[in-house]
Amino acid sequence: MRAGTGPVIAVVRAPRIPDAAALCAALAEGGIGFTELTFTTPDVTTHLERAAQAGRRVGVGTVLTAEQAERGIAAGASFLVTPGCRPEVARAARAAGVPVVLGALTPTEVAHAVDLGAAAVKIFPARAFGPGYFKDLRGPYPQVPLVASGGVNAGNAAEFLRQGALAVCAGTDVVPPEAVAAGDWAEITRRARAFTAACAVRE
Ligand SMILES: O=C(O)C(=O)C[C@H](O)[C@H](O)COP(=O)(O)O
Repeated sequence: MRAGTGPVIAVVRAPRIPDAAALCAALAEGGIGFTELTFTTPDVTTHLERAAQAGRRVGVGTVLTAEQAERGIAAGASFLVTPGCRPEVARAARAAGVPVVLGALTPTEVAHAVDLGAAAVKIFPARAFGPGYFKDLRGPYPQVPLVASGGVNAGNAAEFLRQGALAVCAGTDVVPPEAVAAGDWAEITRRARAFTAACAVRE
C-alpha cells in the first residue's frame, strides 16, 4: 500500500450503541469499511458480536490487558488496537493469530511496537506533533505501517496521508458519541462520506 491510499478506521467511543451492525453499515455506506469499537463503551463484546455476525470488519480498541484481548477476539474482533505498547496484549493477539495495532508516540516506542510484532503502529495522539511528524518517522522507519489517530478530521486527514500515514483513524469527527447514542445513522453516513472524500489523496 503506498502512502495516501490507506484505509480509514472509524473509532467509536460512545457511551451507548443502539445497534452496532447498523452503525457499521452506516459507516460502510459512507466508504469506511473498518470499525473499531472500544473498551470504554459498556458491553463492548455484545456490540462486537452483533457487528461481526452481520459480516462487518470490526475490531476492538483501548485494549489494555490480555484478558480484554481474549474477550474481544472471542466476540469476533478481527483486529486489536491499543493506546500504548502493551506486551501482554501483543502476546495474546499473536497466540490467537489476530493482527494488533500497537499505540506509540516516540521513535523509541515505535521500535518497541515493531519488536512486539505490531501489524501496524498507531501514532497516538497524532494531533500532538501533527502531519509533519509522519514524514520525520518515515525517514528511519520507511517499512513500518503508521496509522494516525487522535485529532484526525476531514480537514487534516489528507495531509496525514500525504506525509506518510498509511491509514487514519476517524473518531469524533465521523462518529460523534451523541449521534451514535441517538442512532442517527444518516448523519454518520454523511460524516463518513465527507471524511473519505477529503482523504482521496491524488499524487
Ligand atoms: O482508541 C483509540 O484507538 C484511539 O486512538 C484513541 C482516540 O479515542 C481515537 O483516536 C479517536 O480520537 P479523536 O479522533 O480525536 O476523537
